[in-house]
Amino acid sequence: MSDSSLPAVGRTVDPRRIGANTEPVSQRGPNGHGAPTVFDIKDVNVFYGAYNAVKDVNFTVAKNEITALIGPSGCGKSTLLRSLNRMNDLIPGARVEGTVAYHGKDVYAAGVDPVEVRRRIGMVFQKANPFPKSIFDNVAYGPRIHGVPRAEREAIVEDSLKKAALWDEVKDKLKQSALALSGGQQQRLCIARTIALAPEVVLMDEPCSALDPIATARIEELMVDLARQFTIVIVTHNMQQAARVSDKTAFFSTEVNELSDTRTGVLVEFDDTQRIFTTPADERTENYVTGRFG
Ligand SMILES: Nc1ncnc2c1ncn2[C@@H]1O[C@H](COP(=O)(O)OP(=O)(O)OP(=O)(O)O)[C@@H](O)[C@H]1O
Repeated sequence: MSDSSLPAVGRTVDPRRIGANTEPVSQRGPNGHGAPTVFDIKDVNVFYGAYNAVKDVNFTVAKNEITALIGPSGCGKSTLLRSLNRMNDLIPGARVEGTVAYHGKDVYAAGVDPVEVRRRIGMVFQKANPFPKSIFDNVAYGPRIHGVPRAEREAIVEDSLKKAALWDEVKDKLKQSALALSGGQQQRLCIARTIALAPEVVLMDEPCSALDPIATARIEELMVDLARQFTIVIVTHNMQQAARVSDKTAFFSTEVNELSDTRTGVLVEFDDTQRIFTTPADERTENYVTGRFG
């Protein structure tokens, strides 16, 4: 997208500046109340061909908060997450209706460049997917293809690895293959690779589901730390994880269409995480979070 097509906000700076970015992190108030809105998701429907996978979703994502998307398998959490940075564009037949407003501008509007959307709104996947390259080259990859000179890339790599809490473990072996790292280290490397592009938002699709409890705890700590600087939306199967790390929770479920015998994901309830897990408004949420369903 051209610079004029999305509003300039937060750290939407040239990625080469990230290495020099030592500005203090944003204020993260108690549960982030009063934080500016980053996403305003209005009446969003996502289709795969004729199949309506997620229906009529409305919620907002506030800056420097962690928003968790939870719900039973197949309720469309990943589908909805991918709609926030146009990753669904890469799936043949996928289509989004409604509005995904990012700082007031629809990411699906004509003239918006999906590559720039994905730079500002980065994504970390369920399974760590480092490139078969060195640790350094994994993190430097994005800045390099965006034309950042090598000298500046070094500062970006160091800064990103520090922010991803991996620097101390890898600083003496940056030229070694990323594939030799443990699963948890590889996932932190993928987080470093994402933040090397200076996004404002980091989307995480079950980032701990392939990790052991110790590596999971490490990533959870990292998420809370990163939320001081980035806005995070996470899909998780792990309700305890949502309760531990997130400020807001969106609970999704499915509705059965008896005519077509298909299931469509719906957003049942969106609220402060504490409320979702203690005094939810909807019985379906209560049944899910208390383990009576799902
Ligand atoms: N590429 C695709 N093509 C067609 N249907 C898809 C595609 N991806 C997902 N779906 C369908 O869309 C629905 C929602 O899937 P999605 O993966 O978003 O759910 P989810 O809540 O993230 O599930 P899980 O927790 O199991 O990962 C499911 O019925 C799924 O089969």
